[in-house]
Amino acid sequence: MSKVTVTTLQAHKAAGEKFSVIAAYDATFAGLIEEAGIEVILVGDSLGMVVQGHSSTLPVTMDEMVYHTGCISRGCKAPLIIGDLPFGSYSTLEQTLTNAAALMRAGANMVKLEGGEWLLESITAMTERGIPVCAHLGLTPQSVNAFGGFKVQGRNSDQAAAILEDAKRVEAAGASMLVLECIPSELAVQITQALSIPVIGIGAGADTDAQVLVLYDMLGLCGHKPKFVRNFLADNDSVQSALKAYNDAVKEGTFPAAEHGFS
Ligand SMILES: Nc1nc(=O)c2c([nH]1)NC[C@@H]1CN(c3ccc(C(=O)N[C@@H](CCC(=O)O)C(=O)O)cc3)CN21
Ligand SMILES: CC(C)C(=O)C(=O)O
Ligand SMILES: [Mg+2]
Repeated sequence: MSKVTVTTLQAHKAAGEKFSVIAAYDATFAGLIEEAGIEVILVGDSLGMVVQGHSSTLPVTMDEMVYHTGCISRGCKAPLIIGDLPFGSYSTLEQTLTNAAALMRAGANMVKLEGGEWLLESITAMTERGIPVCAHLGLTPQSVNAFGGFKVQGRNSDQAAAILEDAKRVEAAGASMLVLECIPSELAVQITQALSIPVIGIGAGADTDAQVLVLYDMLGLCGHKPKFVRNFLADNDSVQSALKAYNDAVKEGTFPAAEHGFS
């Protein structure tokens, strides 16, 4: 597989071909994810929970994200690498540009940040400076304290309309991808159809352009299993075959099933 770019993923959306994404944090797994044919690796701030043992993503620092982005970058060649900007690292425009550049120097090909309306200026500024941006809407875990828990978002019609509006605005501001996390499947369909940029879902039903899961969740290693997770190691005899099964299931449209989505 040659290097995956934003253009590659745009073409997948245009052709109606799904692609797959895994959140991972180290070089050895990056190599296995690449070998499975998975297009995108997200260096997620979820590492604060699954690697560091915190109960939210809030304690994760820029230095830690830079370190793990470097680890992923050294472990694979082809996958597009998205680096998460951690909580508090994009509060002002200047800080956002400095921190996004640090993730790019560490090996990211794109940066992701959580939010809509309040980030439009930052999204445009990064895009203008050659930093591709992935936006993230719905259940944005860095706002867990504002939400009062990891709760499905967009269930009432006002909230749903606001998320759809934010999605259109981040695209117009220059975002080249969008993650939708834990929203009703019907809302995800609407947003995916309304946008021309690729939409990656987690707990957002089967009809987004791509799916993402946290590596340790899809290997069944985490104690708490959210509704949107499937353990792909349960019916495979190695990590390698579990990753291939995930990639196949996403591309064939057999994962996620209806039971993994929210209404
Ligand atoms: N291991 C892991 N996997 C993840 O997907 C993940 C992380 N960590 N850390 C950062 C965020 C937190 N995430 C979470 C965590 C829990 C739920 C959860 O338990 N959701 C309930 C839905 C509750 C409702 O109906 O409102 C569920 O039943 O799935 C969802 C997303 C997603 N991200
Ligand atoms: C779950 C995904 C979308 C994420 O942001 C992460 O792994 O940090
Ligand atoms: Mg994240």
